[in-house]
Amino acid sequence: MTRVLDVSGIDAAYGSVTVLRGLSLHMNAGENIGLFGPNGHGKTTLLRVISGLMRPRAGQVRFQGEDITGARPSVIVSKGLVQSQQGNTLFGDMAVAETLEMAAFTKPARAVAQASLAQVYDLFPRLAERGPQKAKTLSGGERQMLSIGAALMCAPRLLLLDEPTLGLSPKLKEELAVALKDISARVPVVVVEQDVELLLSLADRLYLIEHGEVVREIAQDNAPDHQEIMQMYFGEGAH
Ligand SMILES: Nc1ncnc2c1ncn2[C@@H]1O[C@H](COP(=O)(O)OP(=O)(O)OP(=O)(O)O)[C@@H](O)[C@H]1O
Repeated sequence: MTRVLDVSGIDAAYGSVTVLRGLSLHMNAGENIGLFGPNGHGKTTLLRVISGLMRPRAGQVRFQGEDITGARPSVIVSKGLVQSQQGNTLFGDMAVAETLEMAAFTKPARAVAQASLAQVYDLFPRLAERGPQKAKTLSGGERQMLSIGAALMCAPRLLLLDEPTLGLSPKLKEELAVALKDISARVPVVVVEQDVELLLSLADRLYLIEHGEVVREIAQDNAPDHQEIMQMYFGEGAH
């Protein structure tokens, strides 16, 4: 069966600083995957490579069997591969409703824009209440919701989520986790997330990324216990 995503042998660097080193991973049809690992080890860079925001020095990205390595981000979005950026990358002076409407810029997305908008407002009633409000005046959690909402407006066939709960209060995080579960049941997702428990509730398989490489693959139905995962994360001696 064709894989949804096949990433093989990716090398990527910022100038002379190499961040990804021959990284390979894949996603089968019908599954969600999660990425975790220490800060600064290349998870966001990997998402940028997949969504075309960064060109790798070597390796290949295939989406639904098609080679998309180095394609322009807008071309990749029009194929249905959509990245939800961290919430701080929105246009601050644009209103919530305007941001969502503009996000549906591809032909397939425009065709279903009304239904997508209804779905976004259903998932995030706070956004429906804040239609005319400028993005820069939203709280951190609301910005994350808007960022995910904007990605949903692009009619994704695969959604990349970069630390959707970063910096949120426990209450907001819980609210977002419910929405994320709902989304991940409908659209295949690749999620980068520090909270491994949340990740395990969303993804069928996890990849631990360290120093720009996959160092371990964990299946949800065979996942080690919490303490063992914490040890992988922070090294021996973590509790
Ligand atoms: N635009 C850039 N220019 C130069 N170096 C960068 C740039 N973006 C990221 N880096 C560096 O690349 C490395 C990997 O960063 P990346 O954001 O991919 O890691 P990450 O695993 O997603 O971390 P985090 O969990 O903190 O977001 C880091 O050392 C970072 O400082």
